[in-house]
Amino acid sequence: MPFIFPALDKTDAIGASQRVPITVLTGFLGSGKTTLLNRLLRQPDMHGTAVVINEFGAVGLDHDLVDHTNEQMVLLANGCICCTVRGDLVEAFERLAHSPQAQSRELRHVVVETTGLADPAPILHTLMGDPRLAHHWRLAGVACTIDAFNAMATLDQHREAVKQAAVADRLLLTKTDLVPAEARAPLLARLRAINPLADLTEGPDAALHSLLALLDHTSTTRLPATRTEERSFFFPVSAPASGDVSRHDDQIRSHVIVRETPLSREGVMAWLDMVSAMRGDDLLRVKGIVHLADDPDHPMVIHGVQHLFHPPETLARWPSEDRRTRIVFITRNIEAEDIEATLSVFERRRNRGSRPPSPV
Ligand SMILES: Nc1nc2c(ncn2[C@@H]2O[C@H](COP(=O)(O)OP(=O)(O)OP(=O)(O)O)[C@@H](O)[C@H]2O)c(=O)[nH]1
Repeated sequence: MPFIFPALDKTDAIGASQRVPITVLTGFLGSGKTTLLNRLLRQPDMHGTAVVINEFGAVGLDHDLVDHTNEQMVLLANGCICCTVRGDLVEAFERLAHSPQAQSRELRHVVVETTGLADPAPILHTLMGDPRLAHHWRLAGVACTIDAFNAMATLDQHREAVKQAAVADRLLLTKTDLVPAEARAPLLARLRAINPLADLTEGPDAALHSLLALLDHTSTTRLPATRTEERSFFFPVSAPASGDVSRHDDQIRSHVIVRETPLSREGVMAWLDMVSAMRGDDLLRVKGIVHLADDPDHPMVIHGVQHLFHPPETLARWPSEDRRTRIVFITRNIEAEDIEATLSVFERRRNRGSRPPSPV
């Protein structure tokens, strides 16, 4: 059942219009939240928008804006604020309320990006119900990205993914370029069954329009022609240390592989091919920035979601001083250390020109 949000903006007598609206962007691991947010922030007239990246847990996936502290607030060039939260959401909003942008009423909207594994209900309860937030903030709506390629399997296997779709006001189907329209019909029917009331859009442009509508920016913003995505902002990876492991539940783990020395492009690609072919079902998410021996100034960005590995991207420059290879894995039923060991063995064997190791 979808949540029915109280119509705070219309009926609340105590100055609801002065409270800053919050839009929650949820969606399973790798479903395209960050891609959409990057695009959103490149739209004209986005000044006064704050993005709060909600990163509970030890492994940060989505911020390489500046050096990493536990909580940070960064003013972007276009006037947007970006804030990473790893602890108390209420505290983060209290801090945001005291920012110069909020104090001067320049802050017009906040978008909260949840972690892909998060059950959104506790976050929504906090945003809707915590008395410490009621004075400054109001929940405007929830958007959920759905990966057209992976969603059927994800919905089968992850309660959180079903909950994310169920609570959304807007379901944003992404990666429609990878799945022909007729093949999407079963997924659409399933989403309709989970959440019959949500507004459902297909494709990245429609998703952007839909998100803009939630932000009330539709009247002032026109979409530019489609262009190559620049992954400049929320970017992997804050890596506490190689071997850092955090458990979301009994089966799901996150792990960061860190390498100080540059890696061979062929070696990394072959290793990823092997791991995804053998263990793709249990490889919920892979996200990384790789220092390549053959192109040390241009890091390679890798994104994998279950069996699907997106074509690697090459960045024009390193996003920070940290030039180590950092790869985040979120896995189910795989000992994270085994993946790391496989890379090591794979590297060694490739260096010796022998066959790759057997799968993890
Ligand atoms: N082909 C295609 N790829 C997409 C689309 N949207 C996102 N991607 C790719 O999917 C991968 C994951 O996208 P992200 O935006 O990082 O996904 P996310 O939901 O933020 O991921 P988490 O932070 O791990 O939850 C990246 O390689 C994106 O380029 C799309 O519409 N089509």
